[in-house]
Amino acid sequence: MESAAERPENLGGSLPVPNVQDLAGRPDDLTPTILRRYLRADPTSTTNIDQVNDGIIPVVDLGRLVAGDEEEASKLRQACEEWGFFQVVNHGISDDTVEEMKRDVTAFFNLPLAAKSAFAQRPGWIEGYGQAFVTSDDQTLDWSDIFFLATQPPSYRDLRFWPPEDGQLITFRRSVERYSAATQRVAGDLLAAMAFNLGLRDAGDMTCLAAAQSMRMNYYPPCPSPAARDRVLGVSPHSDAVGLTLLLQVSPTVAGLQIRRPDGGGGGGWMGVDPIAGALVANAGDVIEVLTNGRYKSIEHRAVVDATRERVSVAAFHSATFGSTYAPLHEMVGDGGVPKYRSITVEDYVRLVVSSKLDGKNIMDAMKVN
Ligand SMILES: O=C(O)CCC(=O)C(=O)O
Ligand SMILES: [Fe+2]
Repeated sequence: MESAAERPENLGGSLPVPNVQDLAGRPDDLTPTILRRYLRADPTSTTNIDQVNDGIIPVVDLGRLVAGDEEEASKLRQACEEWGFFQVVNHGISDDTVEEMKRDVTAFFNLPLAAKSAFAQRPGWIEGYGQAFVTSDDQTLDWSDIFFLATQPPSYRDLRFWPPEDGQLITFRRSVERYSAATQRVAGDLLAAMAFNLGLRDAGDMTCLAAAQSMRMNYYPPCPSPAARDRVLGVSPHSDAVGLTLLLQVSPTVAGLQIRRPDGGGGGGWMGVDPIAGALVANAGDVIEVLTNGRYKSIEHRAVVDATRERVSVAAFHSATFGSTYAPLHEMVGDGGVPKYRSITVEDYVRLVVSSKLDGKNIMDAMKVN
């Protein structure tokens, strides 16, 4: 593994858009012209969920996995091969660490707009408070705000975006720091178990994907317009353009995450991933699909907006550090086999992702060798 080089300056950014929490708080000002930017062609309400399959997303016990339990390893293998999504329980992150993270991310979004704006995105990069992946003025926007931070390794942090200890959120930095280190450890453990399942000689070929971490904190207010409620989406369908994602559903009773079964199972509909108390949702990102040459696939997912209640989530994205290269692993391609994806430096990969819309598996399409 190369050293964790600093982030290059020119990786791209997102166009500025209205603050959705602010819009949702001023229903009388929500004109059709403003709302039009958020409306989807098809209804998006949760009645759209394929209820038949609900509740069967695999659950993996990390304690048992790390202890070498074969049954658990085979559950993980099946989850990776057939689902790309699973919930992680017994992950060893203390309740305090999780609760403090939940408390402080909620406190952040509850700050007045002017206070949050001190941490707003700046032109040319996606860190900070705002919205990502807005590449044109006419694209349909997500009904959410995000607060995005580079969290690991510590040298990647830009503390200008981290609410300081002497401000309104005195514990925010400590909570994110602790939660970040804990989720990074979980990601490393899961990637090591995947490497074992894949029969890789060097687990480092997978665990390098836990070397860097960024956090996307998502805020989804309800949409106050009854006419528009059924036509907005919290996050557009996408697969995560990273190695491994660990998602914390902060609001224990407000569901919103939905996945599309890889095989189009259940009629190709969306399936809800309901919050399990204390669990993290794990999913393989596009980079795992590249490294495994398609053996493990990243899965499309989206977030819907609740009709009446706000929802908060925290996605911890794990990737390799700058200075590395993503390419199908030789052991996965096999002698005489054909790599399905091209190789790309982490820098160029990030440039590709940041300049793209969040749109299904578009990054994988761009990575395919034709
Ligand atoms: O909020 C969620 O449940 C999903 C968020 C998500 O997909 C993301 O941040 O990449
Ligand atoms: Fe995602």
